[in-house]
Amino acid sequence: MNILTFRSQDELNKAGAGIITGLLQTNPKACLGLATGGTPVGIYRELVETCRQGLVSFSKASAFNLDEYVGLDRSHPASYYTFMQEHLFSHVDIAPERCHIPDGSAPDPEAECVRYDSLLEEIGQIDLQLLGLGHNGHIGFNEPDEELERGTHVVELQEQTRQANARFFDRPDQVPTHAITMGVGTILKAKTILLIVRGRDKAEIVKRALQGPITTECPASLLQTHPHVVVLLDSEAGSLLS
Ligand SMILES: O=P(O)(O)OC[C@H]1O[C@](O)(CO)[C@@H](O)[C@@H]1O
Repeated sequence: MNILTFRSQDELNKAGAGIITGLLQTNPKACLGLATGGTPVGIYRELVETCRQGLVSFSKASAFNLDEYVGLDRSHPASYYTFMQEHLFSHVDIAPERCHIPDGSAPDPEAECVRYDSLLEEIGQIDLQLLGLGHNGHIGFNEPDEELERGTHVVELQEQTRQANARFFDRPDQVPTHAITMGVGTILKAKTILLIVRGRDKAEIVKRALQGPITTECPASLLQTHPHVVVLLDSEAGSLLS
């Protein structure tokens, strides 16, 4: 595990975007696993700028997002579909038909999970999986549990997760109770994993995830078993690491 700590958000964003840009320059057809939430926004901003300058192209790349809320239509302002359009997809030259996000409004969410997994199976392996970290150690929306699922599945969100994400909704009770998420098996199958964490409020969980016991009660701790993980932290998120 390669852990890098940055003093400024700007340096962290440039480093994260640089890793993704470097991959696309050597492998223009790369399959990117993408994340939402507050954490990757600055990295997407850098990528949009790099693409605008003509220094990178997404035209041959494909993308698979980690997760989506169950019950939200794509057009909902807090859907992860909308998030990705606003922060990345509509600003770069990626082909819309190669941008994949679970459909949270599918009438049968379980069938949607099967559909998403079959798409993932077709591509075989994600080249680079971008991840944020939940306060409870979740990656994607894989919440702590006695057992974790390998493939895409419907998950009930923990109260802590719903509260943390309430900032993206008008009212806390509007945060959906369930989500569709890629499973940890798919995440861990990625060639390279790029974990980004910011802020003092994540310092304890960063310590548990990166230096604590490997346990399904902290899903991110499973990343310790992966051979190619790069972790980019701001100094506050990394403040408790030994
Ligand atoms: O970046 P945030 O908003 O702190 O969220 C942490 C992680 O949890 C999620 O909300 C769930 O996937 C991700 O979008 C994010 O990477």
